[in-house]
Amino acid sequence: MTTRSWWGWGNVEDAVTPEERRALVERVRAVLPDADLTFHSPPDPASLEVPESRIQPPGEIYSTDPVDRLAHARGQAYRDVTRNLAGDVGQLPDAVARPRTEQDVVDVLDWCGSNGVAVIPFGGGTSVVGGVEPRDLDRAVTMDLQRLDRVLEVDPTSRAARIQAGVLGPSLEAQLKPHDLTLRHFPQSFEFSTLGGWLATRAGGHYATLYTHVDDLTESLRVVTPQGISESRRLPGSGAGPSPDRLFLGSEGTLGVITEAWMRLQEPPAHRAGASVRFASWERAVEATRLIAQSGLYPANCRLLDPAEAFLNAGSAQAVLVLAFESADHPVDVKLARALELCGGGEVVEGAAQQWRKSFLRMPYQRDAMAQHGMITETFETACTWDRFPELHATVTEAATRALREMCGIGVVTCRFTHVYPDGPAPYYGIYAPGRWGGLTAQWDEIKAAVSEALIASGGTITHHHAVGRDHMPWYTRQRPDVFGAALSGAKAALDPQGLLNPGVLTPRPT
Ligand SMILES: Cc1cc2nc3c(=O)[nH]c(=O)nc-3n(C[C@H](O)[C@H](O)[C@H](O)COP(=O)(O)OP(=O)(O)OC[C@H]3O[C@@H](n4cnc5c(N)ncnc54)[C@H](O)[C@@H]3O)c2cc1C
Repeated sequence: MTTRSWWGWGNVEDAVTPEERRALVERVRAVLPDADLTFHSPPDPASLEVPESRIQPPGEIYSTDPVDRLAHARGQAYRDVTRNLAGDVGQLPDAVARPRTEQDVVDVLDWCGSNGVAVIPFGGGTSVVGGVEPRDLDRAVTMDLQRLDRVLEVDPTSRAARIQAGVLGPSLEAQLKPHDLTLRHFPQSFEFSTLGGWLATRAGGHYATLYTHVDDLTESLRVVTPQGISESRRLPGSGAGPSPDRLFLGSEGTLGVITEAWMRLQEPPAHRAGASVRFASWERAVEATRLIAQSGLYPANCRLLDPAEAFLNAGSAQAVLVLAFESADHPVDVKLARALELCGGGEVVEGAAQQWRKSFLRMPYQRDAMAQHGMITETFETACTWDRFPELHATVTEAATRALREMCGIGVVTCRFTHVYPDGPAPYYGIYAPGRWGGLTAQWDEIKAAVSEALIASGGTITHHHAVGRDHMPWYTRQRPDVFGAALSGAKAALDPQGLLNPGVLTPRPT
């Protein structure tokens, strides 16, 4: 039996151990000897002043319990954690609804529509962009979908399954295992996020190439909207006009509640091969990664770590490329050998991949532990074409370094590629800086605004796989074409004429 942390990532039982914490603090002290690393405990949630619920919804699927509402008030970004640590309660949903059936979902939308109450669909609540926060809402119900958690049907011939949207990653995979099939979608937040959340945010899985975005694994969707149910046909492909699924994928709870999806499955991999390659120069490492991305080899892992990221998380002072291939059908050693040829000049190193994997799984817990010591440790991510990458990287690194100097005096910026495409990488940046206890959220917000400006100015996207939410809205509205924005508002008006669903996300709220 495990207990979810109310203020930070994951399970209380899996939080950093005292030894792990000591080692982290020592490592930071070695680099930042002047940082104030005083430890701060999270407040007792029972001691926090929680505003009264303003609504009285009907039936046993609703809860107005203060701790329940607190646990559904925000996501899992660094700024969510720092606000929780500071005891800053902010705005809470007035109730949490936990539908057991699709009819319950319809009933919640009906009741909220009749009473003018906003509805925020909630999967695992791992949003890092303010996607589940009832910010600036008069009254709101958060609809927690985790009771809709079954694999309902498996079609082994087409290798697909009909799955309820509220299922968490581990339960989904456990239900597919007896069929010897897997969705093979593993975002870093896999353990605590849901199928519906992945679909609504167009999540990116762990794999670097090919079928890693949940979009490509989706065969059809069933969505409850305030205007009725939309269910698309199960088809392997279709040229019949714009795709209904593409309208709802990435709609972030603003157009309807995804209740079920038919998802494309795969057999678990049986053949694997991997290696890590160290490069003396970052530019050479980027070039080798581009060649592999364009080679048609499609590695499962192709994670390039810059020297700072490699130093912190893979035990190397030089850039490291972690490569892996896998297949359910055929050996992959030949592919790995060809990829290594494309790394000409790089040196194969032992142990980096294992160390990277270990660090990767602990990162969210360590981020929160360091926040307790007043450190700013957060990430942001983007994607751009290869021709633009050198300039984007220089501009973003410069903007981040300047913002860190101004806000914290000092700090470190790291970069890795999470995904690579034939036409460009998805760079993922890490920020490590000593913050000021009491001002961590405001400091991070300034840094985030500076790097977001740099991303948009350099032709990148405001997000590659973290979604838009409320936090990215100022930059998203500049990134998407204006006429597309108008079309999206039109779709919103047609499906959700009262503007009940997740107001303030993706389309501006009517003034
Ligand atoms: C430590 C950490 C690591 C992460 N790693 C990754 C990663 O590797 N890849 C990645 O893509 N993201 C990652 N994320 C971000 C986050 O996990 C994803 O956005 C994820 O898809 C959210 O799923 P969720 O079930 O938690 O959804 P929530 O956070 O509950 O909701 C996210 C959005 O989807 C909407 N929504 C949720 N369920 C439904 C539904 N059934 N119908 C309609 N709308 C719905 C919500 O209203 C909200 O707008 C990470 C986050 C953290 C904190």
